[in-house]
Amino acid sequence: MAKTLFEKIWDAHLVKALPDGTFLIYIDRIFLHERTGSIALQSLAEAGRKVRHPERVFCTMDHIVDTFPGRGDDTVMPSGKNFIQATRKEAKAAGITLFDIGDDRQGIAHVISPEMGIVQPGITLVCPDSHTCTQGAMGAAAWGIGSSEAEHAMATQTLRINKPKLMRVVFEGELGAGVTAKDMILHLIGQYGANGGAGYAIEFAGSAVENLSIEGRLTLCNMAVEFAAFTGLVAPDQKTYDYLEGRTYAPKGKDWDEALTYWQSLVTESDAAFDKEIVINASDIEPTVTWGTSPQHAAGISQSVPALESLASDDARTAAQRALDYQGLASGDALAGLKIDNAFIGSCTNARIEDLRSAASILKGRKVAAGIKAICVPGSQQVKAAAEREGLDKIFEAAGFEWRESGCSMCFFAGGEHFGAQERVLSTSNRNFESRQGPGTRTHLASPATVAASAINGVITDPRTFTEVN
Ligand SMILES: CC(C)[C@H](C(=O)O)[C@@H](O)C(=O)O
Ligand code: SF4
Repeated sequence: MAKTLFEKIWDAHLVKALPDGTFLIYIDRIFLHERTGSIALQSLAEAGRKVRHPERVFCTMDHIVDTFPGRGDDTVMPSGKNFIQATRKEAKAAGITLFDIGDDRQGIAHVISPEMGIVQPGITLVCPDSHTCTQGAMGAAAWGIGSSEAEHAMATQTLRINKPKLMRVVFEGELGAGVTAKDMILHLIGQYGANGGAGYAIEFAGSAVENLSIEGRLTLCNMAVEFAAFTGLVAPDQKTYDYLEGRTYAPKGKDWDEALTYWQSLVTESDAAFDKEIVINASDIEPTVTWGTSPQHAAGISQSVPALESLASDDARTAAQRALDYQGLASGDALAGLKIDNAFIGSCTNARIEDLRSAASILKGRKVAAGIKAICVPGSQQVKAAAEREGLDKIFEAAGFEWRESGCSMCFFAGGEHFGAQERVLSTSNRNFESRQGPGTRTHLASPATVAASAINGVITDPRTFTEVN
């Protein structure tokens, strides 16, 4: 029977179909971070169990760490230092690889895993973090798990899971100028709802996906979980191989040749069946911004906050009304022109080198509007170093942005640092939930280009009005 990409990976990792209808799946690589990984490591050690394959387990410090220059173990988060030090101690005892503060490989898990070639086509990779789906962009089956599952995976190198249904989301045609992967995924969730992908492993396909860079595909898959999907993935192609070749953990020599032959077989066969398919015309997508407190509260930048009557259900109308009250907005308010207080470029969604280049192309020679707090947090120390080699840090700083060390930072208020109550933030991150970036903070999600353009004007701005956008 013809198989999809996901089925091929699934079949290659299936250990056993269990009597209760679940499946035991072999796990190739496990990624941890100090927020949830420390708990899994500690609990495993307390149970007297060992990590079965320490060489297949990697850990970073990203969530709690400060991103201020010259940082150490002290953090803005109360008790943050304990998490950091516990992780360091447990990682050492377990013999796993740790990318610690001060290590030039440190960064956000989902940024550094592809960057070092830890995630590869055809593998299974899990991490106790919901945005692990990001890594599916490399042609892997990568998904987020809980801390106790992480323990199970470390002890046994397997996990028991339900088999997801299969969906294909096809973006056909070409994206317009100034429209990015972030706009594609916000558009999808805006059209089909934040629950639209529940229960599915989603393969993103079509010419607009093939034309994306690896960075763009990582952004696309990053928000599969905001669509409630089990995971998202993209078939590997020449861009994937070129990206991986030479990276630290990528196969070398004869192993590379063998791996490549295998990777080339990892495509969905033409007559393979999906349980559901969505087709989107890429040229219909505008730069897209959220207006509410769910990623489904998204609209093209030329649009206004929708009339509540236009929403499909009573629940949707009630949620939208609450969102509007929280955000200090009303139906009919135009998105473009909305005054902002802060601009945040960072997170595992949009803090890779291309994202920083895209923002810098707009910021170059310009300054952010008076009163705007603007922060750029590279997704990894390697991204930061690459950006500095190109002089992007100078562009950001001259424009009035703070230039930080890598970490999750203000994507997630649990790091301790936050924006002010009732302040409007235009953010390249992936979650606009109530108080996500600080108590009472009003978050709007957008692409790096849109955030940069808006920071300059001090109001939500269509990046296409800046001619540099390509
Ligand atoms: C802290 C962590 C478990 C959480 C996640 O799972 O995604 C965080 O990364 C987030 O983005 O909300
Ligand atoms: S950057 Fe944000 S979304 Fe990504 S892992 Fe960190 S907290 Fe989660």
